[in-house]
Amino acid sequence: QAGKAHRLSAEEREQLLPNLRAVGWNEVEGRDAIFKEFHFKDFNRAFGFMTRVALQAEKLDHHPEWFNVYNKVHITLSTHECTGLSERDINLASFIEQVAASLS
Ligand SMILES: C[C@H](O)[C@H](O)[C@H]1CNC2=NC(N)=NC(=O)C2=N1
Repeated sequence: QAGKAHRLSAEEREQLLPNLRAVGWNEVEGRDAIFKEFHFKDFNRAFGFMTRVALQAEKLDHHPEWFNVYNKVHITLSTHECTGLSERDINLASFIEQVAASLS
């Protein structure tokens, strides 16, 4: 990705976060990050989802913090470089939404 990550400004947050909140992403308490829980029909779909997200994460060089048990995947997104939320998290979250939509 081009350039250094910067923490989203208040204006950027007002513009970008409501869209993500509307589809189930929430801000993490005590940390500048966003979180969502995904539920799939079974492990195969959950792991298929994770595989697709993993490949894109590697391509973007931006990786989720995540946790999986059977059909559940919990995802936290944040940017180490700026110790908080950046555009990279928003972009990855949008990609994740597309993949999830295609698998449910
Ligand atoms: C060295 C490497 O480019 C960095 O550590 C990348 C890798 N993946 C990353 N993932 C996330 N979520 N945040 C980062 O700041 C980040 N940085």
